[in-house]
Amino acid sequence: MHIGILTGGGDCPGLNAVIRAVTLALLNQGAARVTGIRRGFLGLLTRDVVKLDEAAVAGILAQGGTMLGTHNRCDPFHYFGAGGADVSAQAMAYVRELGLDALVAIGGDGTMTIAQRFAALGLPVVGVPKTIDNDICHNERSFGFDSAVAVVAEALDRLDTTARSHGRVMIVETMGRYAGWIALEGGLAGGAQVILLPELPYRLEAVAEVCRQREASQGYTLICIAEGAKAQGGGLTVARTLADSPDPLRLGGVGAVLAQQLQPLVQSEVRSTLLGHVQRGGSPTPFDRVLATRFGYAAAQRVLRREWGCMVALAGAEIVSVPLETVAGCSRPVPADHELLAAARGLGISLGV
Ligand SMILES: Nc1ncnc2c1ncn2[C@@H]1O[C@H](COP(=O)(O)OP(=O)(O)OP(=O)(O)O)[C@@H](O)[C@H]1O
Ligand SMILES: O=P(O)(O)OC[C@H]1O[C@](O)(CO)[C@@H](O)[C@@H]1O
Ligand SMILES: [Mg+2]
Repeated sequence: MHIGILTGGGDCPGLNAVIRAVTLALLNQGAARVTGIRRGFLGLLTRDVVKLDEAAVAGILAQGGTMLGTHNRCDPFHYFGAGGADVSAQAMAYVRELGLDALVAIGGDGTMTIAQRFAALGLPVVGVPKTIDNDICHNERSFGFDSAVAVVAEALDRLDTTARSHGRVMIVETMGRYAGWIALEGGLAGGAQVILLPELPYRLEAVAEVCRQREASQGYTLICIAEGAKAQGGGLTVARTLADSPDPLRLGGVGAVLAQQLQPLVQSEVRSTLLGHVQRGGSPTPFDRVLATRFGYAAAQRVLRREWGCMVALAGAEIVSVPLETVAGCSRPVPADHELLAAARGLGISLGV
């Protein structure tokens, strides 16, 4: 067989570990050729591919990002480079020219949606879930998430020093557009006293009250807020809108907004730090390297068994397959009854409500 691999959507730590695992497992177990498609689906239109073999994937396990590059706007069924026209036939012609028998698509729900449409055109597909936000349906944990949580925890550890020394309220803003997993786990790991999530619109006065109480007791407060968090009755804090994207909103700045709103309500100084893409960069943690390797190996097994139209996923301790069509257009927010929320409340951590 001749198998294509691509990465789509935002980069995150562990993508290279998946590319390596898929390539090595396929080549060791008998697939004839593996080809990397550069910059997501764009490579099928720009005819930009690279041969993947043992030498090509050597040394990439611990590297962040994706050696294949990625793209967050290229949908061949609605191509930005052709005024939104459907150029999928052009991509399929190149697939046939390359002689690809199947595609391993590593990406989020947008990538899975496009992959499924190519599957409908006759290109067999196996998906591997990718999202730093940890919010792909039917998948308990995404690679990259553990690495991001480690960055947030370290940031909180470091900001704790200034918070204590100056008696300040220090706010850390994390990624997490519509799901608060990074803020929740990062906030717990970094010992934040207030954790604010997109799923639980916060009451400003509740947050201010925690800070005032702590001014009288510990003298400082650490707040961890997801970029997608919003005040009750308020809206998202949008940093920019990407034209031509089906997923156009880019959030950012809610931490600074909260700082401004809180300042008149408390005595101590309030400062905000936005972590941004720092959370998505750098080397994957060992956990993420192992999870990415398991996903890559599992995807290769599906290819070798010709089990098409599925995405590998983590369910409990097991790697399973779920139908691709159940992933597209679906997301996985933190459920209101999640054990970590109960644990946070039980420890006296405020969720702002
Ligand atoms: N709902 C959607 N339907 C169809 N295509 C989409 C959708 N959302 C995104 N896409 C397309 O999918 C590709 C990847 O999208 P996006 O950047 O959202 O990445 P993703 O795979 O969803 O991962 P992530 O959002 O976690 O970065 C882009 O080309 C985008 O145009
Ligand atoms: O890299 P971009 O396009 O700015 O996207 C950033 C967004 O992507 C994510 O990293 C994943 O959806 C979000 O957490 C973040 O808001
Ligand atoms: Mg997306």
